[in-house]
Amino acid sequence: MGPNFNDANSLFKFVVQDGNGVKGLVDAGLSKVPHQYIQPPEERIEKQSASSTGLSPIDLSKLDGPDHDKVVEEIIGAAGNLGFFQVVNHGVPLELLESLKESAYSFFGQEPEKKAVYRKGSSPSQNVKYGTSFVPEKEKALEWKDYISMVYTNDDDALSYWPKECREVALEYLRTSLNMVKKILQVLIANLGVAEEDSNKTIDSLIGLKMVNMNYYPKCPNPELTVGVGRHSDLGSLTVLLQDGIGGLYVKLEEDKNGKNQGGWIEIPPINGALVINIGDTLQILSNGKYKSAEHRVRTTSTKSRVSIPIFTIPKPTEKIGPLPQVVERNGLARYREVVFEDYMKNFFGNAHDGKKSLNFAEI
Ligand SMILES: O=C(O)CCC(=O)C(=O)O
Ligand SMILES: [Fe+2]
Repeated sequence: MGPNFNDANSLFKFVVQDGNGVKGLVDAGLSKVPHQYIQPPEERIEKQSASSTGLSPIDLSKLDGPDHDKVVEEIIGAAGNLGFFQVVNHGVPLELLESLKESAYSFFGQEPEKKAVYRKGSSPSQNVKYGTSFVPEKEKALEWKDYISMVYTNDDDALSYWPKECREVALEYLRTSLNMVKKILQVLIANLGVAEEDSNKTIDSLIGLKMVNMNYYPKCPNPELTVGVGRHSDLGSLTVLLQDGIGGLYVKLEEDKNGKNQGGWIEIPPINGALVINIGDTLQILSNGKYKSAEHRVRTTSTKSRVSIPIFTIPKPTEKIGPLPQVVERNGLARYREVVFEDYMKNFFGNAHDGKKSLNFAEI
């Protein structure tokens, strides 16, 4: 037995509008997923179908030592191939990573009314939003995920308006991660030919907007029919992601010209103490396609809930983003046009996840 949703609207109202989320459904004792969550066969995720990455994490502390050049090569290689890599010795304290996961559980573990306060339209701050799935109004099938999203403007705002269950840790996570993000971006943009004296300005424009999310994927009675997050690429420059030990994050291999990689999926395995870094659309555009904004997705499981905590670094809405002239000069042809980032964002958040289609908006 479980809750009964007699018509299509009652489920949508319960989960989305009333803010009960997927967690509310599961807590009500659901024994099979409602049809609104059933993905078409081509979007379902088979656990066995992915291989694990043999790639070892990159040791960022070595950027400051004799192995500097080797680490630079590793970062550039990963950004240009898979678009995903993991890092250790990243400067974000390991105890903080544990506190972050705990604080995600304390936020999502609250009564629905406490979370629903942060629903769009009722949230005390425009910068804080609790929701479920990605764009529920537009999706053919909903994603099995609840989230809280916190946009950073300044410390005072964050400490006043971000949920108290997670505000301090999320802020410290952002602060310590940004140092690392800047170091990685420095490596990536130097390799694109940006002169050292212009480097800080370029980095600032790439990380003008910062957002910390906490994703909660409740356990699911039918993981074979659902997705936690559907196929997508991230919008911004770099994403930093903390995942717990459950696993289920998959990245798509690009099909290469020789047809060698058939576009299979590989899992980014959980590594205790590591952080996942991935390239977003902005860096793919800026680099004229040299760096890959990788398509990725998340599986659900029937045994345990999963949490993940991404930081998205994104240009400010007023920023203009296009391929760097230095890179176009080398390539001979610009693959993307210059876009005002606000327009790019509107298109991104106005459509359901659909692989790398978001990039079409800037493609020439
Ligand atoms: O949960 C994850 O591991 C990834 C989540 C994700 O891709 C996202 O929030 O953009
Ligand atoms: Fe993502």
